[in-house]
Amino acid sequence: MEALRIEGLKKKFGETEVIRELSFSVPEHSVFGFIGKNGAGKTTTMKMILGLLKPDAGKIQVFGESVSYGETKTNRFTGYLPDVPEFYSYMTASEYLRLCGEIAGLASGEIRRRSAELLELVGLTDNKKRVGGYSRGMKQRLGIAQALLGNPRLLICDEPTSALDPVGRKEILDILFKLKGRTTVIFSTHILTDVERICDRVGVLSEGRIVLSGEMEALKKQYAQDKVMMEFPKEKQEEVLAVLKAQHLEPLHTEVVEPSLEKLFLEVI
Ligand SMILES: Nc1ncnc2c1ncn2[C@@H]1O[C@H](COP(=O)(O)OP(=O)(O)OP(=O)(O)O)[C@@H](O)[C@H]1O
Repeated sequence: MEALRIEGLKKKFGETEVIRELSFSVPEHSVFGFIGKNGAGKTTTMKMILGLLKPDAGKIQVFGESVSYGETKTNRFTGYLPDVPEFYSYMTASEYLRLCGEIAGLASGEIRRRSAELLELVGLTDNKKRVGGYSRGMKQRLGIAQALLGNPRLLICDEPTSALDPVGRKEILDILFKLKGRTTVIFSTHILTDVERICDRVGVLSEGRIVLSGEMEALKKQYAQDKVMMEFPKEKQEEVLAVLKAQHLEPLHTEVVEPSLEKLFLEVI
């Protein structure tokens, strides 16, 4: 089943056509990376999926039901983490989840059970701090817990990792990865390494259209080159080259690869 289908979506702000002719779909249970540079129209698209912004043209369906602007019927399927989630700073995480659960009309036993599960999922169990003292990463994690409170089939996250350091990003990606197979996840980003880590499908938004989309593995194969990369420790390099030479195997290209700064940072932290 399709979690989301968008067809011929258009949106202008004044004279600026932000979304020109947007069509794509997201199968249920996938983790979909919605990629686009700053200002590409990712948030605008997400707001239209949530019925918070009126499209000029086009059709949006969530689990087969049409989204209408101003109506939140289809949002019963959906959890949403905005790019900058707002909280009451004087509350603790569990107080905040209780409030959200009460507003959503959940029974108090259900709120207690779901909150405990979700705080565990996002690594905030036993955190007695008030949200005002949280780091950005902790706020994003609490935001994910809140978005999942109603057990949505579709979780939409707007740039959940963009403002975080590599450790905070990894924590968020690990949480989203754990949802794989249970909840369909759409997350927008311009950080391609994040997409590579957890997404099985992608859509690249540019000039108001999807310019590349599909399954990650299929795309990689389609654009793959016939190339093999092997890693050896530095002290083994001469040995490896000697073996290759003895076998009359000449590499087309040899390069000493420096570790990425991100890898180094994660290792030392
Ligand atoms: N309410 C609005 N009125 C006028 N212009 C808007 C409005 N909302 C968004 N825009 C413009 O539409 C374009 C797309 O914005 P949007 O926030 O959807 O992009 P984005 O891909 O989410 O970018 P970012 O990564 O910076 O959040 C931008 O040029 C933005 O300035």
